[in-house]
Amino acid sequence: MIAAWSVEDVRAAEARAMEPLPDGELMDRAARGLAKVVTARLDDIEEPRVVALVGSGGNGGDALFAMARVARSDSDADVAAVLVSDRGAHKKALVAAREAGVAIVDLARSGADEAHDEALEKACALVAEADVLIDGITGIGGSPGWSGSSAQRCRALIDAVDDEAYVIAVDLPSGADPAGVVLDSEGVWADETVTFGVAKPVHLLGTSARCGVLTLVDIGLDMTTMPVAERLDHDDVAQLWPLPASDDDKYSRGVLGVVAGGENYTGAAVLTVTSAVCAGAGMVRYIGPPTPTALVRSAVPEAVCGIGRVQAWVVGPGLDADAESDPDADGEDVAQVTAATEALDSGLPCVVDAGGLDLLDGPRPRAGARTLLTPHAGELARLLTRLEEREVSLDDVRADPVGHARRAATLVHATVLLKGSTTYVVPPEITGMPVRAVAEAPAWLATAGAGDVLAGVAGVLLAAGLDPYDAGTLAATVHGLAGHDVNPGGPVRALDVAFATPAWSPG
Ligand SMILES: NC(=O)C1=CN([C@@H]2O[C@H](COP(=O)(O)OP(=O)(O)OC[C@H]3O[C@@H](n4cnc5c(N)ncnc54)[C@H](O)[C@@H]3O)[C@@H](O)[C@H]2O)[C@@H](O)CC1
Ligand SMILES: [K+]
Repeated sequence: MIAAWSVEDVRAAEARAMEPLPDGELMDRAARGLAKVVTARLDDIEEPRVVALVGSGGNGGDALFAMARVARSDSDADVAAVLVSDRGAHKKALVAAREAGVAIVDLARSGADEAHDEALEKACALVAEADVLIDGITGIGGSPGWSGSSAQRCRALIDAVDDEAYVIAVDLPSGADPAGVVLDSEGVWADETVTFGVAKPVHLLGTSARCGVLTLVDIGLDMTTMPVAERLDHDDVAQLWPLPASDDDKYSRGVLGVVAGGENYTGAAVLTVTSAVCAGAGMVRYIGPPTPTALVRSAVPEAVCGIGRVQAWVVGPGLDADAESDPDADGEDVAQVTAATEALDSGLPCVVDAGGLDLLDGPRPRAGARTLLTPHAGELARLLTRLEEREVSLDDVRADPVGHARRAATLVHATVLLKGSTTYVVPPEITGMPVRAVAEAPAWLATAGAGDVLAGVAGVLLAAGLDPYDAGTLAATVHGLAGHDVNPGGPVRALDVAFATPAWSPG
């Protein structure tokens, strides 16, 4: 498990760590770790050129101290640092860099415009030649995008970076939101990010793609608060996945009821039931109208059709929730919606997906009922619009996915699994538990039916006794990994993902 703490908590932990230490020790630890990563990278490059972009704060200090170490190493590197801020750079670090022979280019505006433009042009040419580019403009003190007097300089310098250069971000990619909330800000996209002490939200949330490979350098921070975000790794999957005991039977392992796929969306029934069977349900019961029932019978002979005792429900994939209020609706469709409503009214654990979300008008009635909502951004916008009785748009949700998921979680007393390129599993605020972020899924997994498969996997885990928080994270993680494995780098179909799930589930 990798955990991330808020910027405030990181700063507090740094202050605690610094107290007994000699001045500058913490930054020295950070710079030492960063220099080690940089020099290791230089091993295979002949006469390597390293250029650091340096801001005025601690992040630039890390970069300069590290460049001093690289210049002194036996790497044979040509090392330069470009100071981007009008406020100069960390004084001691700048002295150390100069003394070690790092070439310093100061872009602080000190005279005529032409002189400044010429200096910037030269700096851009230097940057364009870099084999390794060190981004030390801003760290946790940065705000999203470029701002202030250095904005135009930063923009030009980053534009000049060669596509072949290896970009190492110091602590985090400058311009990215340290809190991981603002997703599409201008700034650096790194191949690798070297962070200090602990990860920050930017490394795990929707900004994670721009961090590249994450490398953690230990500087001796002792965290005393809860993390704000987490990501599972393969070991967590193995550890959390429920395994059958020798005295288990199909009932004790968990029977999952699936109310999905009406006469219109028959595929949702087959996909959800198939994925539940593949993910290791003790038994799956399917409830739906005749056409999808016949398809399920022939495609998934392991499933049982019709109402009976279950330990958890999946309600909603491909469900036509309007059938109950439509006078022309088929009686079988109406009966399916009635079954869906009864499942939601029960106290049993429930995955609520797609059409099932349209049946929610507030918290599930039984207190403590374990509930996992699995909307995509559009479904979440519709749900919030209805529950909050005010317009919430798709763009609103996209601009702050975690915040909106949190609102729905609080309104429905449920954990919300918000599907997307980064999937978020967001428990209600009151739990104080971190947001879980899952970014395993390849973009190819954005395909019809993939959500039905995910709902089936999550349902199996609820039926086996996991809480919605673990069930949702585990399901999304395994779903993403299976989505990759069925055809690495290429298109996938949802049914194949369902069949690939068992390869991942036991760890
Ligand atoms: N405090 C400590 O104990 C340690 C700090 N460390 C480093 O120090 C960093 C934090 O240092 P600071 O608090 O000085 O902050 P930063 O160095 O992250 O950035 C602050 C500077 O960037 C400018 N800035 C902010 N947003 C900008 C934007 N959008 N565009 C252009 N300029 C912008 C600010 O005006 C300010 O001068 C960490 O990320 C880490 O790299 C590490 O050395 C570990 C120890
Ligand atoms: K940085």
